[in-house]
Amino acid sequence: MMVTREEVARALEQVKLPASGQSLTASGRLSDILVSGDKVMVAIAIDPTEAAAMEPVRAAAQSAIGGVPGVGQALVSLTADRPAGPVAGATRPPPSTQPHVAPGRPSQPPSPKAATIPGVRHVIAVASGKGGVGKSTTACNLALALAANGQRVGILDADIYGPSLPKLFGLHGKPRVVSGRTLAPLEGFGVKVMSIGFLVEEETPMIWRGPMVMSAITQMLREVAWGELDVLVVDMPPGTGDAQLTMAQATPLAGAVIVSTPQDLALIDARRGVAMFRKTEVPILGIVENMSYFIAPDTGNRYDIFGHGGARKEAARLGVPFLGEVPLDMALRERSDTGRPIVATDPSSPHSLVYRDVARQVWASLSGTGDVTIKPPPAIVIE
Ligand SMILES: Nc1ncnc2c1ncn2[C@@H]1O[C@H](COP(=O)(O)OP(=O)(O)OP(=O)(O)O)[C@@H](O)[C@H]1O
Repeated sequence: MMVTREEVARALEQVKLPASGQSLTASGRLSDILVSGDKVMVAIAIDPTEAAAMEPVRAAAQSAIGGVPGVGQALVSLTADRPAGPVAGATRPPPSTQPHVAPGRPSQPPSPKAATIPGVRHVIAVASGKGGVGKSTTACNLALALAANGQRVGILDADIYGPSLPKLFGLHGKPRVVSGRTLAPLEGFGVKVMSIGFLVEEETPMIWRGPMVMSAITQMLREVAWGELDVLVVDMPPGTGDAQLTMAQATPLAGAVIVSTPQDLALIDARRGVAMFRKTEVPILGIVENMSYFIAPDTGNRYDIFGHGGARKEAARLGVPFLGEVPLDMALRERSDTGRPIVATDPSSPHSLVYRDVARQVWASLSGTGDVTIKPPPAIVIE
């Protein structure tokens, strides 16, 4: 049975705001109602100070939607336009769980605005100023390389306009509901994976409005049973606009990896990416140059198609670490496009070794030791 937005809006008329007695539908606080198959998602705009008071309204809205015939799963979130303080009831972890930054590395702590995620030691963003530079390919292979180096790793597809992780990991199917609203991530090559692509049918047009974007991403960060992770890699949406800035602020990021191709235009955008994270006080873990050069498979000749080396110079200019160069390679592309990421399926290839080296540097920055066998601290318990 097809669920319509009108039916959902009617159900929400029955939910009243505690202060005014006004119905949620009439309150002007509702985002667009997104219906995808039997799933319904909606966000309620709140002031950060109302979080605790509005939680019962959120719960009531969710059960009202759950009662609409044909609804299999209802996801209702509270969103604040401006980033709120740590969520009600959450406590900050002890200092030992904060990322340490190696000497000579950026030394800013993560933005204090976003609450940490229970069980997850470090959240890092993989970002690019410009689309199509290989950000998702890098995020996927970096996550696999961190896992190959011994870390427990998850990856979240925050590129909700063009989710690519299902394809890159060759994963299909729906995440299992573990309890209440909490979903189990899927698993690919030993890495836990969550993507909006698992929740929304591929042919569903992705019409997201501001608050919906944040609520979908917040849910994927916080209402997924990630378990104990050393690193959660977030594949950010490309670009450096307001949406990306808000996301960087709302996510408890320990650092960011910027991906760029060597062309001047991409580098200008990469510079914007660095500036964006600096603005939000997120340390830059470094820049990766993707599609750096091309080795012709027949002759072995090397071609610097896009003028290789630009990202290394740019990193030096910006005073951030340069993490490595990944060549343009047909096998890498073919494997990515068929769900067989190179680090997992050809671990001794030169590309995989580059990703392993990038992962080693990233972990060294996060842990402050470079010791890949470092033991995680005891689990952080958040009520
Ligand atoms: N080093 C490489 N060699 C060959 N092909 C590559 C390389 N890196 C990425 N690609 C290919 O380039 C295309 C774009 O890569 P990807 O989706 O990772 O980019 P993106 O920056 O995440 O893009 P978007 O902005 O669309 O999310 C993909 O088909 C991918 O397989």
